Amino acid sequence: MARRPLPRILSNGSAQLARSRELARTAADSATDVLHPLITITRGLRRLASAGRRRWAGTPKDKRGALLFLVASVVLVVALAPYGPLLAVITLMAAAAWQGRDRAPSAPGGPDAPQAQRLKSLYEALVPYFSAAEDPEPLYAHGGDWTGTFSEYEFDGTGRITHLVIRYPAYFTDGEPASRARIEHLLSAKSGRGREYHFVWDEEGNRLTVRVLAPLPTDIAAQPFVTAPGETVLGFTDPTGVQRTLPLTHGTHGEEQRDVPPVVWRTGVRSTEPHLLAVGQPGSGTSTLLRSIALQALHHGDVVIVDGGGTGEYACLTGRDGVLAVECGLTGALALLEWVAQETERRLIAANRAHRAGEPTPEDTRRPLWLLLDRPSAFARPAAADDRKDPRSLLQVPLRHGRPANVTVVVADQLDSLDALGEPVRQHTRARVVLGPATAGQVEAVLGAPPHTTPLDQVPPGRGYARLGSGPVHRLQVPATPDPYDDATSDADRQAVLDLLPPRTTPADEEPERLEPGHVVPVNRPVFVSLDKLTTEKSLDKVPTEQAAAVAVTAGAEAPAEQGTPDGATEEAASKEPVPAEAAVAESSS
Ligand SMILES: Nc1ncnc2c1ncn2[C@@H]1O[C@H](COP(=O)(O)OP(=O)(O)OP(=O)(O)O)[C@@H](O)[C@H]1O
Repeated sequence: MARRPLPRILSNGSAQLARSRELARTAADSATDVLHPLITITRGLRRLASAGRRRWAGTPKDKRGALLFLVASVVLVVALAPYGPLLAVITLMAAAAWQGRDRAPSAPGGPDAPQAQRLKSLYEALVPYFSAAEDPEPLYAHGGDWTGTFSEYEFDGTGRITHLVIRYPAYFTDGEPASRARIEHLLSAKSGRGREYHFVWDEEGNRLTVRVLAPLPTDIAAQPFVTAPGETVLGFTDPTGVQRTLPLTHGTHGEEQRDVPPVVWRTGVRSTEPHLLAVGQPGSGTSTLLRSIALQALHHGDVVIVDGGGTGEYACLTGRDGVLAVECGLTGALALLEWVAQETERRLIAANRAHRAGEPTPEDTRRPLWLLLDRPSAFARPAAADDRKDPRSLLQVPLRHGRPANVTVVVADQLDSLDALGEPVRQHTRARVVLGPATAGQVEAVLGAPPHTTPLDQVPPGRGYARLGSGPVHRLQVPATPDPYDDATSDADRQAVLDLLPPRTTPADEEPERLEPGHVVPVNRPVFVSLDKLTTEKSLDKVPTEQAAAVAVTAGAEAPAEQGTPDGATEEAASKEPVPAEAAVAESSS
């Protein structure tokens, strides 16, 4: 079949088309130039009109009459004044021209000389890490051009870098933690120490984003947090890390309101991280975290406290409604841990019976029970010296079976005692917190993942990192919840904690001395124990008689852990092995 020739316009029309397009573009450009003032004034008039509409809509209905009257009076005065209308039109056009001007921000200029010098020296410092002898076109070379490697940069008022995006060669081993750590250390040192840097490695795009983080607020005091039952606020973090915020008051007198992103830990039967471990250097704030957790737990549950430090830091909780016991002696601690193990089993058995009978879970197994242990490792040596039961072995049952029984265990200890805590604690505490100064390696050893920020040399108390299960690592600041009986506590903080304490329910002769201004609570004071509550109110029918005796004996003043008070009755109870939960449940079902 013969081919028909293409129409002329399609065969040689492309050059003509391009010419016509060029002509049209030039005409449009010229027209835009000529009409530019008109376009500006029209845009300004539109903006003025919409501002007027907004103003009218924003005026309350009862004031609209007065506004209308004012506008009408102005129009009348202008109309009657000599040259008034002319002047009014000129003024309106001038206002419209001003309003309609192009407000696009001018393109940012490059860095000034000191900033450029900073970027240059940073580039030079990176050369040994981001270059290779075999690279024919190195991105980084001594005396090279830094503009191709730093695609974004920002500086603060003092000229220090606050944000930087760095390109690096694809052969850099960015998947290796050691290689990353070297670069992160270098960048934080060269960009200014004393600040926290957040690093995001884009392995696909070979880009590293560095951002300086604002310090977390340290002025948030203990206060009622707006949370659901089963939720505990561990502290506060960066807005980028969590979606949710909590309305909080802060400032010296709680005069300011602010929404702050919290780190919320969920406990209870559906929790995937039913128990928590908090560690830190001495004085880093782990006891404060435990106090904060206790105050929140008391809203919906009962609390028992074992204080291995024996410094009376929980005396303010003694005898309060819901606080079943505060123990700092070895004997009492053993009896208490044994009771918690028994109570866990009792709850499991009761729940199991109810399930088999097709009944709802009994009420007395649903109320959350919290076991808070501060420095349990301190009991290990005196227990071994006295040939007593190891308190750590008693934690196995509540840690393993606590979740379905609504029993939550929180352990706080020092960083160097991590190994001494025992396998059950390490295995079952999936919520983790590290407070105080710690190296990246120590943080990783506790949390199971490295922090994405550079650890600081100087950290305020209560500052650290938290990780819930296999989630991300969050920066954390624990709310200030000091011991109200400590002389060093400020009046505002003391009052904040006292306001959150439930009322006392122990008899007056068992009450710890009330706080008086200037009163000092002696260190190692005996801690008052309300274990009688356990014997009377809390299901003691399930606790063996020997243990009930032990509990009753320990319901008085107690010597600190290190001293220990051997006692026939308590020793007998303490050495009594709790029935394993599986066996108990199996027995109940037979
Ligand atoms: N989140 C916080 N906000 C403000 N101050 C805090 C915070 N946490 C702790 N502190 C203060 O730091 C000091 C030490 O706190 P805390 O006793 O809780 O530490 P610790 O880790 O338990 O130390 P130790 O084991 O030596 O008792 C206290 O004076 C306390 O008030």
